[in-house]
Amino acid sequence: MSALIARQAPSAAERLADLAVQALVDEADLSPKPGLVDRRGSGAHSDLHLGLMHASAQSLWPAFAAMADAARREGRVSQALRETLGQLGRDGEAEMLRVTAGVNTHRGAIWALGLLSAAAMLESGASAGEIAASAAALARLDDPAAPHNPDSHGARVCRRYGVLGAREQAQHGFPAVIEHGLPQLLASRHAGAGEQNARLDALLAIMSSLTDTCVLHRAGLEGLTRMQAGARAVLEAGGAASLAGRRQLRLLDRDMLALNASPGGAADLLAATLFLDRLAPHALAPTGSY
Ligand SMILES: CC(C)(COP(=O)(O)OP(=O)(O)OC[C@H]1O[C@@H](n2cnc3c(N)ncnc32)[C@H](O[C@H]2O[C@H](COP(=O)(O)OP(=O)(O)OP(=O)(O)O)[C@@H](O)[C@H]2O)[C@@H]1O)[C@@H](O)C(=O)NCCC(=O)NCCS
Ligand SMILES: Nc1ncnc2[nH]cnc12
Repeated sequence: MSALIARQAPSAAERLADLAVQALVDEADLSPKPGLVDRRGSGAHSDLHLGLMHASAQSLWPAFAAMADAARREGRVSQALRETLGQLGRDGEAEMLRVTAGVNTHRGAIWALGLLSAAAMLESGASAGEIAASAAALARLDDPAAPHNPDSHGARVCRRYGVLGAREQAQHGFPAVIEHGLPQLLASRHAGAGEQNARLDALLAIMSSLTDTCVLHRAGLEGLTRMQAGARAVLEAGGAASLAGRRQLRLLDRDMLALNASPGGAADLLAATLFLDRLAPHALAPTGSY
């Protein structure tokens, strides 16, 4: 008799990890993204490619599941949960670096999606804004075990230019996602742009407002200004679904490559947008097919 593998319904934490990884894969695959890795190629990066982004995304499933499960066990925002998430986030980063042989593919995404996965478990069935607010409450708690790295790219450019980076984006409740990415995604879908164009528009809306420390690190204030203005120009021309918008998008892509700039922070926040968008209240039901 052939062995039977028992089929068990995935837990809520496992389903949240599925959604987080899917959001990262969807972000990586979305094309054409200015300066970023996509289906066309490596963008402004010499050490990244699409296969590596996929492998990195898959490697993070256990970390996201563990973060959501820790939230399920704790049941509320607390100092203990913050410290557990910090350790799980660092373990996730170590696994990502092992799989990519030391290349930073998703550091910012682990931070954003880790906090949001935990918050989604705490706030099951809540709105995107409520989940982001709960993630912000977690991000505002100090993690005494976190190694202070004043030399991270983000820390360096935040000091140099006096801007706010990934930490503050989370602590303020992900305004780039809640006020820009999600509303644009819904508006472009509603206008009939088609799913891929709506996602590109959401990315552009995030880019038009974000102080992306990846762009600042590689291309300074001029690069950041050109990224924001170029993204706004695409949307003002009619977005990715329009011919005029596509022309502007090609110019922006060319500009980002000429500046060696890549909006990695905006890409992470697009993944956070897609995660929250997919998180319909029924997604956590035991038999849920999102
Ligand atoms: C709080 C942390 C996020 C650490 O923050 P910090 O700013 O000190 O560190 P960075 O190493 O710079 O990482 C921040 C990453 O966040 C993304 N990002 C950038 N700007 C923003 C923004 N305004 N809002 C949100 N997110 C933003 C971005 O990630 C993407 O870029 C990565 C590539 O970056 P980099 O290595 O600089 O790459 P290159 O330019 O290619 O390098 P070179 O080739 O030139 O060498 C890529 O990974 C994307 O993901 C920033 O990089 C947080 O990480 C932390 O404290 N973690 C500890 C664990 C923890 O507490 N976890 C809690 C639960 S999850
Ligand atoms: N598609 C992408 N290209 C480059 N860096 C990224 N960080 C997150 N997603 C990325």
